[in-house]
This record gives sequence, C-alpha cells and structure tokens, in this order.
Amino acid sequence: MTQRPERQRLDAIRAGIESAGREVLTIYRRDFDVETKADDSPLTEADMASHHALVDLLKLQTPDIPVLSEESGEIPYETRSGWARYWLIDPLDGTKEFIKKSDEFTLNVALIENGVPVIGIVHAPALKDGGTTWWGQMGEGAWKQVKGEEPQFIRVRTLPDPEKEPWKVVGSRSHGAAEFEAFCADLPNNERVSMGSSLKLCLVAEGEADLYPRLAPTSEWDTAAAQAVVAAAGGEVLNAYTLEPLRCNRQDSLLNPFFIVCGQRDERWKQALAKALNVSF
Ligand SMILES: Nc1ncnc2c1ncn2[C@@H]1O[C@H](COP(=O)(O)O)[C@@H](OP(=O)(O)O)[C@H]1O
Ligand SMILES: [Mg+2]
Repeated sequence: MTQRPERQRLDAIRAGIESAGREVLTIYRRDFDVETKADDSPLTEADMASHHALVDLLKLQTPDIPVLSEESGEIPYETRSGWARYWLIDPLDGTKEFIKKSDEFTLNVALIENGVPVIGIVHAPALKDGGTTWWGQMGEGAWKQVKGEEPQFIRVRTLPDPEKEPWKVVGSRSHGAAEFEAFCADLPNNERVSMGSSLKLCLVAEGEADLYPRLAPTSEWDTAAAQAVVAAAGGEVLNAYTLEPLRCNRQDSLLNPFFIVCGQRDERWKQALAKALNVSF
C-alpha cells in the first residue's frame, strides 16, 4: 500500500492549493461564464481551473495515490472500492456563493484512508485579503492560517450553558433553510449564522460555532476535507440518523446522508434532531 504523504510533502500540497486559490481569485475578480451541469448545479471556469490545478498538483506530489474530484466524471464503485487510500477534492465548494460574490467559497482536498478522512485542507482564497486556510490531520491536530499571519492551533469549544450564552448554530445560505429553522426552534437559547460552503464546518472546528445541522443533500467531496479538520480539532461529523461518523466510498452513490457537525454530543440537540427527522436514538 502507498505511504501517507509526509510533513514536507503536505506543506508543498498546501502551498499548491493556495496557488490554485490565486488562479480562482483572478477569475472571481473579472467576468466569467456560468454553465449549468446535468444535475442543474452551476459550473464556472474557476471550478475547472481549480480542478486541473489540484489534480496536476496531487499527481505530481503523490503519483501513486488516486484522485477523485467532483469534476473528474464518474469513477465506478468497482474501481474505487479497491482504493485503500485516495485524494478526494472539491475544487470549488460554494459555486453559488462564488457567482453571488459573497467570498464564501473554498478549495477542498482530503486524504481518505479506508473510508475515513484523515487529512483535510480547506482554503478560502477570498477571505481576509489573501485568503485563509484550515488544515487538520488525525492524531496531530488542526490549524488555521490567515495569509501573512502565523498558523493558529484550533479546537472545538465546549457547549456553553444556554442560560448564560446562546449556542451558535450555523446553516447554509442557499440550501435547506426550512429544515434548519425547524431544528433550531427546538433547541435551547441559540443564535443562527448563515455561511456558504465547507466554511460552516471550519467554524465548528475553530470553536466559532457549536453546531452545523445539514438536513439537505451534499456529496462526499463537499464535506471530507473539512470533516478531517473538525475531527482533528476534537469534533465530530455524524450521520444525523445513526450518529455514526460519516464515511466515504462505501457505495455506488457519493451522496452523504443528512448529518450534524458538533464539538460534542449532547442530549438536548439530539432531541431536536430526533424530532426534526422523526427518528429515535
Ligand atoms: N441536491 C443536491 N444534491 C447534492 N449536493 C447538493 C445538492 N444541493 C446542494 N448540494 C451541495 O451543496 C453544496 C453547497 O452547500 P452550501 O449551500 O452549504 O454552500 C454544493 O457544493 P458546490 O458548490 O461544490 O456544488 C453541492 O455540492
Ligand atoms: Mg461542493
């Protein structure tokens, strides 16, 4: 089996992702065409530029590790199921935010081992003049770096006493709003924040949010990189029906189940989730 890439190589991969982010930003700051994909979702030239840059980067740095990208076209489960280790990428997550120019879009690269995201890098090129990057590795920890500053070690926060401080719950700007509101209505005192893309998971990883319930569809590439960051920061990304951690590459479909991202499990949000989904734990 191939080796997990070492520290220096991971640093080079992170630098390469940030360089792909600069390409994306150049397109973001000028006019670009928007196409509609077969599944009705938008596609811009930035999605494809990032896809090519990231695939070339990973092929160069780790030629033996296969790469699966949102934009690479289907790779049959028959082939994928033989991969003990592979890169999973979403070249541009939050394409709708990119088109709306909200700055809340990300480049996402995850290393998956036997279905588990063990390394994740999430780069948001338009945030904070020059971009922000989050990364994490299982057993090592998680970091956030604003361009030009030192990396900061990040951890999830402990759920506060809602009598004293509201829970912070983060939701999508573009998907699943009604389900999100219904879930929040059943929680104790809480404050809601909207955010595009995988940045929602990064907010939980750095302790800026307590929960991210995703009661709407996503695919494995949308979540894998940020799931590795959340896990390395001490949190969890759980199947909303079973409370098992999300896993990748287990079947033909690459759709995720509905999920919840949390710093820690708590009976109070479990009750709200059970009611929202009409399940029992
Ligand atoms: N019906 C659907 N099926 C699968 N994924 C969906 C979907 N609707 C939205 N998504 C996913 O949700 C992501 C955006 O989430 P959010 O609204 O939280 O920013 C999209 O990422 P892309 O922008 O990479 O296409 C897309 O993959
Ligand atoms: Mg996506």
